[in-house]
Amino acid sequence: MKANKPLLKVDNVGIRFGGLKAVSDVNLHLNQGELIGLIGPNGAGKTTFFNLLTGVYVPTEGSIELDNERLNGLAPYKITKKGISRTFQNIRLFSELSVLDNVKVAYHSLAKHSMISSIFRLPPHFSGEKEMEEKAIEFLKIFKLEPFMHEKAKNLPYGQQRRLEIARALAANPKLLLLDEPAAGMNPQETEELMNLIALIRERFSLTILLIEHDMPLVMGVCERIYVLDSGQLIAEGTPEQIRNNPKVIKAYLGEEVS
Ligand SMILES: Nc1ncnc2c1ncn2[C@@H]1O[C@H](COP(=O)(O)OP(=O)(O)OP(=O)(O)O)[C@@H](O)[C@H]1O
Repeated sequence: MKANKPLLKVDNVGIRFGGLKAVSDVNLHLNQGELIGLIGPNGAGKTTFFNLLTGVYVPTEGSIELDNERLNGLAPYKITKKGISRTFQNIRLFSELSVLDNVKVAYHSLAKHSMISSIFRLPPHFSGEKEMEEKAIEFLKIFKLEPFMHEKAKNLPYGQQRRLEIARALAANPKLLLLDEPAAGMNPQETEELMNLIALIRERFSLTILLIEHDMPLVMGVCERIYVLDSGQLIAEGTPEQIRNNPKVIKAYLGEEVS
């Protein structure tokens, strides 16, 4: 892991929906290998910010750079290819597809074999397909999902569906992984397992991770730095200890549990 090498540079980014500034003037810098939290009360603009990073929305102001390349205005699939993958607040799996196929779909966006050879099932398709399947199974092993690889995704228990979403995001070989409330709906044991999994994949894949999460013990426990959004604006940035004691943050949460 290369310490202090900038990966993501977000400068003065914002977006307006009609009269509402959902995100305004946000500056956020991530170095390679960091695990950083993004928190804030409901409606603060966290998911909108992920949508800006992934090309779902085009910023109306500011710039976003990954590895010194400007991303503003690129289509979401191009941004995935440049190295940003995400999971969603509400699980978005292909529920009727098998667990294995859900991961293989992600590989298709990166597959080296050509579309033509895939369509006509020429020999390169088969070696490409086989390699893809082997890699997908490798991922499923890491996520302890291999025993269920032929199950339909919709039949997995909730906690495993969440893990599958992360596995699928990782299959696109990202430099930066965006996790949108990965612990939502999980019980304490599943949350604990998730924390360990996040730490493991970060090391194993030399990932940089930006984590939106309402579960404060999780955020405070795993993140090195935390950014806090409120009403679309950054109100604080610092270590978990600094954030826990920041009066602006405490006020924004108006008595919600911060520690
Ligand atoms: N496409 C859109 N059109 C209009 N308003 C939007 C759109 N997307 C988001 N918003 C508004 O932007 C604000 C920020 O919403 P966002 O979902 O980003 O918040 P959040 O911090 O992720 O909230 P939560 O923690 O509840 O998920 C909200 O007021 C929301 O209604």
